[in-house]
Amino acid sequence: MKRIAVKIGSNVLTRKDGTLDITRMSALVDQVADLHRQGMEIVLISSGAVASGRSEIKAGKKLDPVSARQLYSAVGQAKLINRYYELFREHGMTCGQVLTTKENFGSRTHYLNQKHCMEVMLENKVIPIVNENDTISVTELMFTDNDELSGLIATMMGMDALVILSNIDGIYNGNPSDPDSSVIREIECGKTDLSEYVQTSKSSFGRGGMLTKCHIAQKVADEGIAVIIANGKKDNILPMLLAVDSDTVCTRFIPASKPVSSVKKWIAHSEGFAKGEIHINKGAEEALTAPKATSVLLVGVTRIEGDFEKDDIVKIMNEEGVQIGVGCTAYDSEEARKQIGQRDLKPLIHYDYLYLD
Ligand SMILES: Nc1ncnc2c1ncn2[C@@H]1O[C@H](COP(=O)(O)OP(=O)(O)O)[C@@H](O)[C@H]1O
Ligand SMILES: N[C@@H](CCC(=O)OP(=O)(O)O)C(=O)O
Repeated sequence: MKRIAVKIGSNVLTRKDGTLDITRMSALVDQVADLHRQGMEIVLISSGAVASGRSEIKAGKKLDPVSARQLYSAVGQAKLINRYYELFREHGMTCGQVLTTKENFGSRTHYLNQKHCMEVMLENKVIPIVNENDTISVTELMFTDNDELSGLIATMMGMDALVILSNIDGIYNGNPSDPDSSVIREIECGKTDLSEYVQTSKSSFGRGGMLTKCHIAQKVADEGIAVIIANGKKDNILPMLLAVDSDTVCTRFIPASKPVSSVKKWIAHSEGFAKGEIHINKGAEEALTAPKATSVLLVGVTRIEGDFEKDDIVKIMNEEGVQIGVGCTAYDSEEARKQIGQRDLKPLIHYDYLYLD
């Protein structure tokens, strides 16, 4: 593997009492530095800002959740990146901070700007350390958690693999504390439903939980990137996972072999920015879900909701009102509404700009 993304969860970096686990951090930096020395390009997506800030500050009065997140992350992120900087410097390596928000993935221009920033860092042997900008991203338009962010980064940077490090060995086929449960070692790409195994409980400092990890991992693997969920608290975990014929306990999502264009990958992760809904009839749904590549044509559209511009992201809904995909529209909403039901016009959403769930 040439290029990998490594996501480190809050629980990997914090001790039970909420303080930053410098020993663990240092061990992970050693492993990343070794891989970097061998010529691998690595992007770290590191959580831990809120957790490390929380243990640093004793707020004078009780804080509401938004204020607490802003205050703790402002302090904690500085502490976190400072520590990373010193640890990498001991290896003669430089790391750099990339703070982002979900909105930065909404428009293709912002998306490409971020990509360019990280490409130039990698080109100059700087290790990007990415986190959500928790100080300003407090609205409903924030990432579910850093697992979602790591999926976006892996797709955006054309990674060979995404390694998600948590405080658990992988996805268990039952309650992890039940002695009869064991780690599911491999998950084929496609539609394996993992929700029956995954408990909704979260670890003490985590935000999203295992269900978001599964959802993101499946989506990223479907786009042709290998995903591994493993235990970041285990010594030497990264080289062990990446070794040829590794039998280290973890959950591996087998990547799809079909190539997916970079525009399609961007669209696949852009559902949160949809400006409207395109409702289609049964015939159009059947055509779209058939094996042959098909565009969304106005002849199969029954209704259009919302106001959008040409090139905006829209949801595609079937007759039952269920979302079946997202796409980038070739018409603005006013024009599209006028042409509903018309034949022989350019597609409303071209196949190249369409992602089906
Ligand atoms: N079937 C399962 N297999 C593994 N972990 C599970 C499962 N169901 C729920 N979990 C919980 O998910 C937690 C990891 O998710 P999360 O708290 O988001 O961690 P992180 O901070 O590393 O992102 C585990 O510590 C575990 O308690
Ligand atoms: N941006 C937050 C990350 C929150 C989060 O997603 O945590 P986790 O579920 O442990 O990856 C922080 O640095 O505290």
